[in-house]
Amino acid sequence: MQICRDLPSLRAATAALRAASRRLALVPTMGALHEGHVALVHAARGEADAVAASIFVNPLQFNASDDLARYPRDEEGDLAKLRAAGCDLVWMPPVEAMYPPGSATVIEVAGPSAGWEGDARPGHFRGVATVCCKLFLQTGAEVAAFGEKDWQQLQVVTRMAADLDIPIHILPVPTVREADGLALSSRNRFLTPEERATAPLLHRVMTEAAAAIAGGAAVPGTLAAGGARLVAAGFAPDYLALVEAETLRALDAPRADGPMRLVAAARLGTVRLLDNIPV
Ligand SMILES: Nc1ncnc2c1ncn2[C@@H]1O[C@H](COP(=O)(O)OP(=O)(O)OP(=O)(O)O)[C@@H](O)[C@H]1O
Ligand SMILES: CC(C)(CO)[C@@H](O)C(=O)[O-]
Ligand code: BAL
Repeated sequence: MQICRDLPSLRAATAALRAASRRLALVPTMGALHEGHVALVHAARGEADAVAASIFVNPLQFNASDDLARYPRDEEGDLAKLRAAGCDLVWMPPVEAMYPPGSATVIEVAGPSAGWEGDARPGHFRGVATVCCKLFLQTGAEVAAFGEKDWQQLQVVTRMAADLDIPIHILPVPTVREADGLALSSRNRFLTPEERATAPLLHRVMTEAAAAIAGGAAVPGTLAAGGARLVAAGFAPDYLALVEAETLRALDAPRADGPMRLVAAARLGTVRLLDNIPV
């Protein structure tokens, strides 16, 4: 497994991989890897002949400096996991290599960036879209794997690649969960044991609300009742909403003309949990 920390060596390594093996897949990450990320590597491998992972904690997508400062980092553990997963290449640039002095270009994806995480973290999706566009162009990958756990991010990146005619296939990968339903996330390590015991309620409430809505229950009342259960258990919900799956537009009644998603974010202690499921 080759490790690249500057752009010229990345270009040389990806050119060699593409020449030797035809199709290159990229797995963008911010490190502190867990089984969810490993699932992305396996899914990418299924669609390509070589897999590159990136590890870059992207300052442009953090609007809270304390969130950036405490973002978990574990370079040695990450490299061991990527090696075990069969990754061919790891791109881990320092911040100055990604954003050299004078960098002035950002990418704004208007539609699916609006609302939800876009409201909770102003500028977040501008940072995500900008770094993903750069990662796609830096690697020349033909496939990029993204977790469904970050549903809105997946839609933003898919829209961006289509709008900019970037010749890359965005591969969605289902959310990997703990046995009790909690979606794996790097930030889960900051939950106290009591919070960790409460955390699976988010997924349970969502699953029950989705089943109720699918069974004909009124959407606003079902979501309000779900939110109240979360509050009673100690969560501070940011949102629990039914949306159009691709546009993230809110729905107050089920649509008949396309897929829907239940999306949620809720704080539990100092950790903000994100989840989403199909309806
Ligand atoms: N449980 C999961 N199942 C599938 N994919 C996941 C999961 N968690 C993260 N991913 C995906 O891994 C990629 C990198 O995500 P990232 O490095 O931010 O990890 P993370 O665990 O989501 O961290 P955090 O939630 O703390 O931001 C993204 O495409 C993300 O959707
Ligand atoms: C896609 C990503 C690696 C871009 O920094 C990040 O938003 C993430 O880890 O989901
Ligand atoms: N998983 C999305 C990256 C972030 O939280 O910034």
